[in-house]
Amino acid sequence: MSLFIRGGTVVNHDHSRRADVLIQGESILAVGTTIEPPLSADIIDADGCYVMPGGIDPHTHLELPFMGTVSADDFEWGTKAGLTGGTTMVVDFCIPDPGQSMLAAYQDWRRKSEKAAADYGFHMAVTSWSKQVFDEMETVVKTYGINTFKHFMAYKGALMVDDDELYNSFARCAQLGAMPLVHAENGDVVARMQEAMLARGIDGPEGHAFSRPPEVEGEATSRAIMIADMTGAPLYVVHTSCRQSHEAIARARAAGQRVHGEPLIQHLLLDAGEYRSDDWDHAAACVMSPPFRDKSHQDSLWAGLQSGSLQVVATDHCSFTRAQKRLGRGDFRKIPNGTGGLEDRMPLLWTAGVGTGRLTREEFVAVTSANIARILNVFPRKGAVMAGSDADLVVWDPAASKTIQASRQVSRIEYNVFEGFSCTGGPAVTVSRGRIAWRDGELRAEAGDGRYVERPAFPPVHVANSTWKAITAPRAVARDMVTP
Ligand SMILES: NC(=O)NCCC(=O)O
Ligand SMILES: [Zn+2]
Ligand SMILES: [Zn+2]
Repeated sequence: MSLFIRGGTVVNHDHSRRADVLIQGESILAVGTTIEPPLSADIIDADGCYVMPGGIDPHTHLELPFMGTVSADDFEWGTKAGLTGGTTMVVDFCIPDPGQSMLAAYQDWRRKSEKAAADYGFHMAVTSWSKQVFDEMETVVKTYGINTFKHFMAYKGALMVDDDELYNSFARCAQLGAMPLVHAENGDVVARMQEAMLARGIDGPEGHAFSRPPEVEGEATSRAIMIADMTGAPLYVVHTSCRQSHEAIARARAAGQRVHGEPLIQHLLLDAGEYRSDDWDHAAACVMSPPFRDKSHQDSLWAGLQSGSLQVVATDHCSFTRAQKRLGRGDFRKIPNGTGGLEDRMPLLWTAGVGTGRLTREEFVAVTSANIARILNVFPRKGAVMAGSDADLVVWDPAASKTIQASRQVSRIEYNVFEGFSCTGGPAVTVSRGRIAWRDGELRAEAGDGRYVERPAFPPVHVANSTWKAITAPRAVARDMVTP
């Protein structure tokens, strides 16, 4: 089957040009101005539109067992929500219970993800340390095609790992050519702050934000960066939400370290004022970690995207229904942490980024697909509109307008933290591996259309890091031992 996208402007992360796109089967066959489409090709008229790589959301939690419940959007509805908003691939976190085999957790996630409607991959979480974990990490990279390992520095008593475990795991990542990821918050301090808030009688959602100030995130980010440096590993900091964390990443990059930062669309647009709402359900809907910050932090995050010190915009899509959020009535520590965003990330970022001149169109592509495709070692198969790439793309209508309304969303929950936001610019057609997955309001993708994407280890970064480490490694001083 072939598709011919005619008359649009192709936007990649490094350049834009007027060009047609011919898709044959699941791949892009040609991009250019002189292509003759086969007679049998379905034609999509992209006049006045941009043709961009489909979005990649590298941070989702679909059907995640977490905080005594399970996140509401599963792989089918999470990926369908993504396709509706122009996202054609998600990377979800496979999270073993502490002590559980990574291999067993991987099988669980493969089973859950069979119903994905768009392509997907996994990061593997390291939730404890042992000889078994050390050994299994190799299988995860070499057999399962997972080149990223996530570490929670928060969620004490559940998923949190300590510095010794971080050191062991980062060093193992460096050996395997894998990338460590961190959720950077000082979990010990958070636990003490939570007790302090409850002792003051603060048990509502605002207590969640008060107990996780930006300093707690900034310290953990700096610590993870230091440990990555000692072990020779690169580092990717998920949900970078504040100036302190961004500055730690920018400093490390200026010092030559390979460190990446990922703000979420939520932290770019929503602020801590939400927790002051007198509607408990609304404030609880916004409970996620790290929490929304005061507005001053948003300028820092936007500046990071503009200057390149932050590289990726994700969602951390982890949705819970109102009833699930109410598990935390009377004790904010029990409100399941997480918000949605998969359907809205691309239109919101376009509106608030490209629409305001904070981002160019090419930078938009960089931070929604190309950069993460490179970091995850799937570029240019993903993240590019190029001959040979997977035919995952979005025909983007800059004039499309939409007001976000939970009552019309694909996600299974009954509210949306972006309710009422107006977007200008959005997908007219989303193409997922050569098939029209969404077009003009009609979702065509079906459960099971998605494929698992393997991501091989990325030796070039590690060869560079280990070469430099070997050259600069401490050496013993040779001394002549003089016998008295
Ligand atoms: N972010 C959040 O609040 N929930 C999902 C789990 C995590 O990423 O920490
Ligand atoms: Zn997290
Ligand atoms: Zn997350």
